[in-house]
Amino acid sequence: MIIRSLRFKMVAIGKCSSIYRTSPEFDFPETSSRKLGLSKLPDKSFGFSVSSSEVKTSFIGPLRAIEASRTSHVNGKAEKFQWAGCDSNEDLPTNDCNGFAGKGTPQMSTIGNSTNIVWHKCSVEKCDREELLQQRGCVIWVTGLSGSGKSTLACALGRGLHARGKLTYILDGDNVRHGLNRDLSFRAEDRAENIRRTGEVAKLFADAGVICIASLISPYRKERDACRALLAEGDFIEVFMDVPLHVCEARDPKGLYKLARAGKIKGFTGVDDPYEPPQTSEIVLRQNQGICDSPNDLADIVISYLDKKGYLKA
Ligand SMILES: Nc1ncnc2c1ncn2[C@@H]1O[C@H](COP(=O)(O)OS(=O)(=O)O)[C@@H](OP(=O)(O)O)[C@H]1O
Ligand SMILES: Nc1ncnc2c1ncn2[C@@H]1O[C@H](COP(=O)(O)OP(=O)(O)O)[C@@H](O)[C@H]1O
Repeated sequence: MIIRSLRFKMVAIGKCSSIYRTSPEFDFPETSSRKLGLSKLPDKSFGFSVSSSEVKTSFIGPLRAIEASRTSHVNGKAEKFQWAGCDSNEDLPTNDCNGFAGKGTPQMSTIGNSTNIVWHKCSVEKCDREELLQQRGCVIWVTGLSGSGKSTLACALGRGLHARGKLTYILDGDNVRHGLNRDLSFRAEDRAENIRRTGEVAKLFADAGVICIASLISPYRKERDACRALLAEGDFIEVFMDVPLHVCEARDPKGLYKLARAGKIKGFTGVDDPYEPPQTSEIVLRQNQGICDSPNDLADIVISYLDKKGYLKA
């Protein structure tokens, strides 16, 4: 036996099939995975009934990945990779299967001001996490004027989904500006950066399998659409709180409209700063004959949408 103390946990078979190493102790005397004698593995492994070919297929990927990463540590250079294949179970530095410029040469990218970077792909993927969570990761992007009910809806939605056993996380504009985006003002370029960063973080949450609820004014269509473009088709669900300015202003829970009208806040959205309403939102929530549904009723509309689109199961 050439592997010692290498323990695996099989978590799924099929589209997301993965065997994870659960023990950090391992020993790799030889590098060829063909020397592992995998075809001799029993058909019934770890309590799961699978064919040896299934085991072999999903077993070799992670092992090759471990080999590759070990090579990386030993040699310290990505160019030293001896790996030439590509399948969904590889843990490798690559943009994607086409990201290799040739055998063993990972393609370097320049993204913004980051030069010579290589995407590192892991064998545990979004679909594996979704399988664990029994839901599909996505972003619910709630946009609207200050006072339109974004935060209230986000909380109602978080509660409603939590009660159904779904994992959510809220990125509220006000809250994110307390930390990650504390360096940003309400000037146009800072609002754009606020939206961009929140969109990127929301994308990470969705990739983690979480139902991420982003609630921020996000007044510019171009930036909202750029956030949409970060996600796979259907995974960005825009919810427009279509509440007229006079209603928001009458609510004015923080007294900000009053300050803005008095000229004490400059560049307040809807008063002396623009808001570009969405034109093609997945969901529009508006008053019915001057009456607004309760936050829980509004949340139910969004939850029904998620259910219908299959986001509440893996
Ligand atoms: N000038 C100006 N315009 C609009 N809003 C202002 C402004 N200054 C402070 N606030 C408070 O900041 C909250 C909006 O932050 P966001 O990050 O959602 O705004 S944006 O998306 O960057 O436009 C917003 O919270 P909500 O009322 O929950 O929308 C306000 O409380
Ligand atoms: N569906 C609703 N019906 C009536 N009032 C609401 C509703 N949703 C929110 N509100 C009230 O409107 C005000 C603004 O809500 P909030 O969620 O803080 O808006 P935003 O986050 O868009 O600024 C609050 O006083 C809140 O209680």
